Parts: sequence; structure tokens; C-alpha cells
Amino acid sequence: MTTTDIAPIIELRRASFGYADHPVVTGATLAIRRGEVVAVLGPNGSGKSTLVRGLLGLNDHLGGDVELFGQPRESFTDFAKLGYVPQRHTLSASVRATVTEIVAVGRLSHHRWWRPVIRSSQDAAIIDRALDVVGLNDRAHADVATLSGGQQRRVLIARALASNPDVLLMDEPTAGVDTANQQVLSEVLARLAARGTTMVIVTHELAALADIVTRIVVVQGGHIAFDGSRDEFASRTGEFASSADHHHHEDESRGARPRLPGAPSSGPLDPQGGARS
Ligand SMILES: Nc1ncnc2c1ncn2[C@@H]1O[C@H](COP(=O)(O)OP(=O)(O)OP(=O)(O)O)[C@@H](O)[C@H]1O
Repeated sequence: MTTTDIAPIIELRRASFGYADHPVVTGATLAIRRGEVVAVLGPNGSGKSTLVRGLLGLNDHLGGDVELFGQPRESFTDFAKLGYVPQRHTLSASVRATVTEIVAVGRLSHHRWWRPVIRSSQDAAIIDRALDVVGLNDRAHADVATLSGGQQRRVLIARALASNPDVLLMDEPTAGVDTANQQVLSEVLARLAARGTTMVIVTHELAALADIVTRIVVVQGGHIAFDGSRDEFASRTGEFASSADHHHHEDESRGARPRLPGAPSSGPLDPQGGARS
């Protein structure tokens, strides 16, 4: 392995993110390396989405450092390397588009904007492969409005995959999806993990992903309260029980107080924000 292989592809050092001048996530220190499958857990409103969106530059960066592929995020431009599947996002029923057309949007970042987008045969092959991974080849020409919520999530994952990202960041990919479709989605994620895809997955359904997750990060009250292996996490299940498999309830999500106990003074918890190496 060369140094570039082991250098983190995402690195936060005491990073803070929020909205306007209001910090929501503070002092987050985290390094994600190639091949890792990281589950981000935590109570509703603890700041998981703010953390993921923050490292992508989608909210305000209020302190500390963010490096993407070894470069400060402020000067980083190659966002095609980061595939993002946003939270609670399905495709609008008012937009008439086929599955292929939506997935093709993932190719846009590979085309210079001033040129008309002419899909090459290489693009077509990549789109095909992305649809194959999410098991939607047979719906390629279907109108997206005719798909179920779970299928639409898979279209969005395929769109992210079509940009050939180095890392996939997914915000609750299985939320609001029925059990059968959750199973299909877990299989999709397992297939991606088997291909060595680096993934950061915000989830309340750890059980569905337990086989593929290599590392768990718990966000609690805007801090990284735990960062460790599945085994370390399992040995502290009691402490973090409410972080995993806590079903999402929209009503209690905003402004909810963290339900997890306070950080103890020893062990993998770091009250300063998780500065562990
Ligand atoms: N667009 C926004 N503008 C202002 N404040 C926001 C915004 N989005 C989130 N917040 C604040 O940040 C806090 C954390 O929200 P965030 O969505 O990051 O939590 P979460 O852990 O992802 O929650 P959930 O599990 O419910 O998705 C919220 O309680 C809210 O106060």
C-alpha cells in the first residue's frame, strides 16, 4: 500500500458545523479511510446530518479543519469523488423523467458545463452498471413517478454511483422504506461493501447493516461520543442502545434532547469531541 492509499479520504480536526452563527456539531475529529464502512448513529436531532452535510460544505463550517482527499475543503473541487444520497429525499412526482435520465445526472460532473451533454457509450455502460448494482435494470425506462419510495432511494443511490465516487455518503438510506424494500436496500449496500466501496451511512437501523459495517461513530448532542469498531460498540450496547435501531419519528426529530447518557471519563468516549487515533 502506498501512503495515498492509507491517507484518510475524509479528515475532520475539531471541526464545527451549523447554520448561520449557530453551531450544531462542535469539535468533531474523525478520519475515514478507503474501504471503511462507517455507520453514523445517534438520537434524533443529535447532528448526524449536520456532520455529513457539513463535511460536504452544504452548511456553515464554523471552526476546525476539513480535508477531503488530503486537500482543505475550501480549495477542493473534485466533488464527483463524493457521492451523496440525501436524507428523506424521494423524486418529485411532478418531474417526468425516466430512471435512466435521473441516473444520468450522476454523469454531469464528468462533463464540462459549457459543452452540450452528449452521453457517450462509456456513460451508458456506467449508468447500466449503476442500475445493475441497485437491481433496477428492468426499470431503466420507467417513469420514476411510478416507482415505490424504496425503489426511488435505489435510483438515488445509482445516481450517486454513476459519478464513480470514491466514497458514498448516505443519509438514512433505509428510513421510511418498507421492510421488504429495506431488505433489498441492505443487499445493495452489502454488494457495494463487497466491492470495497467506502461508505458513510447515517442510520437508525444498524441491525440491517450489521454485517457490513466496519466502524461505528455515535453523535450525541453535537459531539462525537463514540468512535470504534463494531465489537467495541457491542460491548457497550447498554450505553448506546438508543442510538441503534431507534426508529425515526419525524415529530420528535427537531430540537430533541439527546437521550444518551453523558460521556464517561474513560474508555473510547472522548468528551473533547472524539480526538482518538
Ligand atoms: N437547515 C437548518 N437550519 C437551522 N437549524 C438546523 C437546520 N437543520 C438542522 N438544524 C438544527 O440542527 C439540529 C441537528 O439536526 P440534524 O438534522 O443534523 O440531526 P440528525 O442527528 O441528523 O437528526 P435525525 O436523526 O432526526 O435526522 C436540529 O435539532 C436543528 O436544531
